[in-house]
Amino acid sequence: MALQVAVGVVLNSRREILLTRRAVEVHQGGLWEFPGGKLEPGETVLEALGRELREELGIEVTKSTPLLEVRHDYAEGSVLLDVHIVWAFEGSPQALEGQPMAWVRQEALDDYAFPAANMPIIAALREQLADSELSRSDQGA
Ligand SMILES: Nc1nc2c([nH]c(=O)n2[C@H]2C[C@H](O)[C@@H](COP(=O)(O)OP(=O)(O)OP(=O)(O)O)O2)c(=O)[nH]1
Ligand SMILES: [Mg+2]
Repeated sequence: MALQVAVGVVLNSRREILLTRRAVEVHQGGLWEFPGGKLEPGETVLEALGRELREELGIEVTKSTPLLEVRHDYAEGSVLLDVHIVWAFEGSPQALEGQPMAWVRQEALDDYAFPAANMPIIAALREQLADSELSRSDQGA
């Protein structure tokens, strides 16, 4: 069975994207990721997302929408990444686990090395951001 992982694409008011870097010694270590982590027994994806972002960044998610689910088979095992865009949150994200952290413009995502499973996430995110920019400009925002 695939390891279920809740993943958050956290956006700030400038539509920059929060990246953190995985510790070198862990699976897919040294690569950049979207914050998140494994579901605990009995937890829903949204509960896990809220808990992981609280633990890793000290923020409370206040608005999120599902983006996509990605299944990827690594040599070490399969993961199912359930990815949500976090449009709003309370608090100011801090790297509470000492991980490097960066706010990155969508155009600059190509400058960061991600795990292989993340390629479809980035494609879907770019589409979603383009759509939401269109609807914002329709509303005169
Ligand atoms: N959080 C996150 N995990 C990802 C991404 N891309 C990707 O392949 N993964 C994989 C790497 C890991 O195999 C798995 C996440 O597991 P993890 O061990 O980091 O989860 P966790 O935060 O609960 O870790 P821990 O409490 O055990 O330290 O998902 C991503 O963008 N974000
Ligand atoms: Mg994690």
